Amino acid sequence: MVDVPALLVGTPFLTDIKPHHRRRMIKAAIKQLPEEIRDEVFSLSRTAGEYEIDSIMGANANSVVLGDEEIHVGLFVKAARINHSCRPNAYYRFSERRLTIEIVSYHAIEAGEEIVMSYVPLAIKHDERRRYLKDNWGIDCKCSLCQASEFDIKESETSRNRINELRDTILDARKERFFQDAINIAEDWLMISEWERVAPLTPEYHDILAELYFLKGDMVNATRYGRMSLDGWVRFGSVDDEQLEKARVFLRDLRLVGKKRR
Ligand SMILES: C[S@@+](CC[C@H](N)C(=O)[O-])C[C@H]1O[C@@H](n2cnc3c(N)ncnc32)[C@H](O)[C@@H]1O
Repeated sequence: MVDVPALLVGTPFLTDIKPHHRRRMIKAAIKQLPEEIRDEVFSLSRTAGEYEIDSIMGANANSVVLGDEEIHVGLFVKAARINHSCRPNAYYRFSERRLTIEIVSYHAIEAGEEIVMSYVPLAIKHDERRRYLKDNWGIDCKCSLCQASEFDIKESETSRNRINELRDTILDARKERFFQDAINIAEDWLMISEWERVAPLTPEYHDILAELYFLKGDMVNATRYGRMSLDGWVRFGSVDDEQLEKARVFLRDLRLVGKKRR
């Protein structure tokens, strides 16, 4: 799903302008929107009156980075309807070139399945995630994971810790030039990640394997995984996706190395 911002506001405007001026100016901007979008924006509010604008922006806006790391707050009315889950099936990313937000699913979404994304970095622990959601969004998270049994929550924490440990072990093995060990560990890393339904995205995993096979001197598998990675990033595709470009460059460099060897 691709969504365009109804509003895009620089953070200095939110922090430096007196609240009543800020609210007045944002309200004036909303009123200039086409009627259909304006109605959708106002329907995001849970209060009326003076704090209506705070309620709309506070519970629905997304942070996006523009230019030289300049943080803006964007109000995307379709994306604003997506709830948080600690076990998401989608994530959002911002395309600076198109000024759009893209909601990308991690895997095929079943008919009737709710699309959910994480408002919090997933690498942090369950309690920290809940605290972050409470402090920053005022949410007592009711996602499927937070409502699962204590046993399931613990099991999920153990899997996520294991995923982080395995990732570090892969990097250590690569540094020590134990490339085959790193490749074997990467398989476990993907298996547990798929089970837990968290990152790595499949092309991320293919990137790592392509590089490890390249370092091992196995050009056939390096190319194979390099192609899978490129294919994956094209499917996840975005016009300004750095990873897609990296996968292209990797394959181009592999071809150059191959030519030199011949
Ligand atoms: C960006 S909106 C999401 C869409 C909203 N539920 C709607 O119907 O328009 C964020 C608000 O949704 C609710 N919400 C989203 N995810 C939640 C979750 N995991 N647990 C409880 N409330 C959640 C909270 O009220 C939060 O302020």
